[in-house]
Amino acid sequence: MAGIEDPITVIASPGKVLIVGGYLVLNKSYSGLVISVDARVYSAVRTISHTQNTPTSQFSVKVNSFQFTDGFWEYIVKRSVEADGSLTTSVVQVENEHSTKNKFIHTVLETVFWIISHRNPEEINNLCDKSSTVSIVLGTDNDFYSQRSHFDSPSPSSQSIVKSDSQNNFISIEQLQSLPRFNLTNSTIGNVHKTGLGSSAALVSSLTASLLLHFGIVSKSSFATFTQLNPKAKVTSFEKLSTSSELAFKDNDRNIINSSDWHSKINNFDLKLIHNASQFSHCLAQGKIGSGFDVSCAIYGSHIYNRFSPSLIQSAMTLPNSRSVNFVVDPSNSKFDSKVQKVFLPHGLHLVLVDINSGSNTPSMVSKVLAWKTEFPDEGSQIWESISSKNDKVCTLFEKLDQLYTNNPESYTAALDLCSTHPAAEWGLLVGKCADLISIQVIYILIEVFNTSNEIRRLMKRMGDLSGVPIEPDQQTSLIDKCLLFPGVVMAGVPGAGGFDAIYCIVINESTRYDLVNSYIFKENSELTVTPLVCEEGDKDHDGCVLVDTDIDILYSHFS
Ligand SMILES: Nc1ncnc2c1ncn2[C@@H]1O[C@H](COP(=O)(O)OP(=O)(O)O)[C@@H](O)[C@H]1O
Ligand SMILES: C[C@@](O)(CCOP(=O)(O)OP(=O)(O)O)CC(=O)O
Repeated sequence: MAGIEDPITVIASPGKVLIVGGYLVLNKSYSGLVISVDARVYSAVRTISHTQNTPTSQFSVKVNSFQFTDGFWEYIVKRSVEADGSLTTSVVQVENEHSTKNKFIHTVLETVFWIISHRNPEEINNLCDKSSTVSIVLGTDNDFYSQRSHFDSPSPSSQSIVKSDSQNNFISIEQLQSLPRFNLTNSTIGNVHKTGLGSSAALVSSLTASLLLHFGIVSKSSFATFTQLNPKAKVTSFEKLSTSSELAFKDNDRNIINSSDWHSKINNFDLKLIHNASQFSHCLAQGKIGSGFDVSCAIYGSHIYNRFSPSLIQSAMTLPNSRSVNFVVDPSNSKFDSKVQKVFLPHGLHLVLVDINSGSNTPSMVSKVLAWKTEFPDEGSQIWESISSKNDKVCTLFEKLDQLYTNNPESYTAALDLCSTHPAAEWGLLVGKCADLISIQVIYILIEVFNTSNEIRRLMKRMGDLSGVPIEPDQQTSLIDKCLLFPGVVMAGVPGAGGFDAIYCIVINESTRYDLVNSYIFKENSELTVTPLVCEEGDKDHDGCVLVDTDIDILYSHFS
């Protein structure tokens, strides 16, 4: 009989956009600059205990990702005792004729219950004794998936009756915003059209975090708290981390945003445990070791990232068990050596994302680029070194902009306002209109960002041509070039691995964002089907994984 209900725990993790560092970030010596967005995957967990049942040595887990037609999975977690007397678990899917596999969810459950059996075995005993059911509901923000089908041909079961502009098939931000939150996809997970925000990394990270928090392995105070579900929700508290859960700060060679909260957060043991466990589960589930920038972003938000040494995870992936996994994910394991240097988009700059309704196969692009680099090591290294120095320059220029804003917000804002109404090619002429040195410096730095990012694009496209990979396909090039002529656009390019997934723009002021997405560039594009995404860069105070401290009826209504 169902009885005592535990409180519900909800953690949300953001999607990502790698604006600088595609391919290079696979190598530990090169950095990537990843920006998190305010579109998130939410994992809600609650435990239902069956107090009158006879104690058993297992409990069940039910996962409902209700936006998909095949989004339901059930597992049994079995408890056993190792030869050394320690407790361990195994997770077995309960299969029926309709069930599908979800490697990411299954792997997270295995990893997390190994961590719980190691760190708090009593919790596992408790779940078994009460024959508990751990019920999980997943909610994914609409931007992770193309919403075109809801406009093009609304089916009777579709939740939307809004039509796209019949003349050009353009869908506006306002139309997208009119869709219900956590819109049903009317699709299986396998067939859904992804927009490239990194759904699996956000899922793995939020699920790992919510389970570890729900079962008391990590503490609430390690998270920023999100008190409203609606877009533009504001954080009201970021509790200071307890000294016991902090590591000594490491020296970093770059100037990081100087917030002691952020230092604490990056070095916080709880978040490190969540990070390491999520990276491990993500690699194991996808059967390969990527750079991990997406998982890192899903936890820490926007930052400059250097990857961890893959050998550590590689060895534990061969025969994962409680012992090997707990060793790998331990926050004090110095071999888990990825680096996170917190940065944000400079003040007044905003992210615009546009989905290209096509999609690319990242793993095959990666293997071709790496094969080319192995075959032509001299030319490959030369191009990578060149790209890397320009990537680093963009990071440094961002930091300089933020410094100038801190020094003199008025002059900084005046310069941005001036540039926002002119295309970058005219910014040099605006210097004469500046009232002070700070404004002039800001304009020169914006010009440098614009030029440097274009040089990166040129080199990335060349690398694509040399390796036979469409890193920046010609159709994207013409779209990006048009964006770069638009007033107030500072950067534009293909994020991550490139290809036909999406383009990003960094623009000055919210008004440019609005004007650009509603401009002729996207409305009258005949070569590609382009759709803007609603999401923006994550808010500074809560751009990583967040504890959602409010009731979310849409999610709660899907608990079994
Ligand atoms: N909301 C979700 N609910 C359930 N599973 C999900 C969800 N989002 C992602 N996944 C899992 O992640 C897989 C997609 O991973 P992948 O193809 O690597 O895409 P991405 O690049 O978006 O991470 C899905 O097949 C599914 O197993
Ligand atoms: C090539 C890469 O450096 C970046 C790929 O970035 P994307 O953002 O394109 O990733 P997907 O979500 O897998 O499509 C590979 C890596 O870093 O793992």
